[in-house]
Amino acid sequence: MSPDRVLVVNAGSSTVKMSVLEPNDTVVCASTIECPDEIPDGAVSGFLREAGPVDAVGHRVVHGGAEFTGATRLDPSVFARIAGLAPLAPLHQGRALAGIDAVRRALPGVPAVACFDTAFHRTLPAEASTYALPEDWRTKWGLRRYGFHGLSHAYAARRACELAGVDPASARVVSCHLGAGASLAAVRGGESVDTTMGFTPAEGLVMATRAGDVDPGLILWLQRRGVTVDDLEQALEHGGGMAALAGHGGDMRAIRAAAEAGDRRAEIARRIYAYRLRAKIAAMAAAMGGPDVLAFTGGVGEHDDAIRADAVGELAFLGVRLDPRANAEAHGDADVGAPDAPVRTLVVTAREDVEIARQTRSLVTSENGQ
Ligand SMILES: Nc1ncnc2c1ncn2[C@@H]1O[C@H](COP(=O)(O)OP(=O)(O)O)[C@@H](O)[C@H]1O
Ligand SMILES: CC(=O)OP(=O)(O)O
Ligand SMILES: [Mg+2]
Repeated sequence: MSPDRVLVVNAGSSTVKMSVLEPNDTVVCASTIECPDEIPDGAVSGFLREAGPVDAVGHRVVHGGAEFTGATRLDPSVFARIAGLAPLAPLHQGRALAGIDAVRRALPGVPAVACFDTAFHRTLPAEASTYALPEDWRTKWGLRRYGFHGLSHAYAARRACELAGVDPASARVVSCHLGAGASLAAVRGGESVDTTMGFTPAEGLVMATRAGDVDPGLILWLQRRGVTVDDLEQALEHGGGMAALAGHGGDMRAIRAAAEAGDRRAEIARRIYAYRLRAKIAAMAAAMGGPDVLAFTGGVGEHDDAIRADAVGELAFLGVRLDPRANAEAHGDADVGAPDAPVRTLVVTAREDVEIARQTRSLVTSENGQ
């Protein structure tokens, strides 16, 4: 039997989001805990008391490595294998495991499913997934580009096609997930063919506290000068990105307010963010011979019209142009493209919860033999 009420737990780098979804994707109860560090004691059990009974649980797990290419029923062995991947996603994996453990203790008999960010990118072709590193290293350690935010990209690409009235089976979509962590995906016919994150969620765009792409030679240079691995991790993962550039923490709302009040550092930081974004949108477009649809999602993608305008401003050569008014006034799912632009540009509310509930239902239903 298909589970009726699915509890979804999404442990991101800056928030833990919990919700209960009914079969038509109606959210009957939801809570977001802003917690840059540990999940507060009692937060999960408190939510479960309020939410009432559930039939299945779906957890977002950021890194599934080479092994987990689809949603997987959680048991002690799967839990241990996910824990083994923790060094590859230091901001995320431990939090997901803490959430899985807390829910398992509160709901011991309820089937639980791990839904992986990486699984959507299992279709990356070799030219997009391979690092030009010695082959024995690649084989021994599984060094390759995995990509992340797959649950969000899968939903956003599908939803953007629906809103644009194009066939998802053939459309070429550049999906921009811009949250605290940020990545782009090139999605052709519903499959990921390139993405900006790599072996870990540190590659690519400038993010709230992550530097994104830096010259690997620069890292070696710093190491030779005695900068420790811990200090490098701090600079690349926790204290880099907008937090390092703007001087107002990583929250784009505060940075935007500062920039609009005339703060030069904040203004330049936003230009750097938008410039990297623009360049990577063009790279994703190139992976598919051009886009049909451009989708913005995640906290920044949904709400920061100025970043969207700046990023897209120079992309008319790709057929992307915004309608300035629609862009400024966008609220929820919205078409923000110029009516005569060849590429449709959409804002899509991030719904990792819908994708997680969908994958959870499908796995539990098939295990129940229906
Ligand atoms: N109105 C807004 N304008 C600009 N940025 C916003 C706005 N609302 C949220 N954000 C940014 O979105 C980011 C969080 O995105 P979200 O997708 O909710 O988080 P997470 O990546 O943890 O899932 C934060 O950096 C926040 O500053
Ligand atoms: C993978 C990743 O960066 O996730 P988040 O945006 O939730 O931090
Ligand atoms: Mg997120």
